[in-house]
Amino acid sequence: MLENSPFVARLGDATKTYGRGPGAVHALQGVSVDFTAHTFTAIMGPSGSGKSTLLQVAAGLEPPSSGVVELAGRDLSGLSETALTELRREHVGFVFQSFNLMPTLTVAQNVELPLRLAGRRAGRGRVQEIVERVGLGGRIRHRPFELSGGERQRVAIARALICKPAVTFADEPTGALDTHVAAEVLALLRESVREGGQTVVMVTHDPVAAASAQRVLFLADGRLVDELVAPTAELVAETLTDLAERVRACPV
Ligand SMILES: Nc1ncnc2c1ncn2[C@@H]1O[C@H](COP(=O)(O)OP(=O)(O)OP(=O)(O)O)[C@@H](O)[C@H]1O
Repeated sequence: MLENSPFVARLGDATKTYGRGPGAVHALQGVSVDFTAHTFTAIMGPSGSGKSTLLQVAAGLEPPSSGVVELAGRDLSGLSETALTELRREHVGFVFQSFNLMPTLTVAQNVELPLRLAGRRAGRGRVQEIVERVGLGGRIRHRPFELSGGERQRVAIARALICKPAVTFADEPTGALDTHVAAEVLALLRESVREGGQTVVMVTHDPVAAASAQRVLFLADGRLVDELVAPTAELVAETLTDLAERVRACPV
């Protein structure tokens, strides 16, 4: 146990290889990164650079091929599948581009689902409170097909936050949304860090979305190659262009 670790998630020299032999894909090649409590980090990089893999490994959904992964103060190596599932259920929230809501459940039931799966009930008013926080108080009994894309994503964020996870991993959470709705979803994620004390790690292709974060990490060919603190959309876009030129000039 690493109870006093300031990091809610950490990778130490982590690698991830899919497949074997000449066809093997080295999706992560020695990535070391710390995600400190109450921070919002964006991860960017070209298609296939390993962003989703980094998220999956950091979230304990995929084991690394080598290296160390710590989550919520625990070293994941040697944890049984059951212990890992419990750790994720207790400490990790997920938000995906495709929302992943249960179509037959109402907004309230979707939001409460992670607690029910963990054998817990939401305290009185807790579901209402969190649904209101994401601006859907009037939609609590609606089902996903009755909601817009942005509203569905807000349900997904409420569902990720209800367990007060140590860290929320978001994979392209605004990828399917138009600019205006994406801005609302990003504001919600930022607020969850600033006021809710959450930690968010978000993969995105969008420099504007990345500029919502406090820090942007850039991946190329499975390696962390750059970092921006207090990013602006312009700086993020410039860094991405430089990165593409560097990769073209000197493929890693
Ligand atoms: N389950 C898998 N089996 C085999 N190869 C995989 C698997 N998952 C990912 N890869 C490969 O690993 C590399 C990194 O993939 P990853 O999805 O992490 O990239 P990404 O940066 O998220 O890409 P994108 O922006 O296109 O979503 C790619 O070459 C991909 O084809």
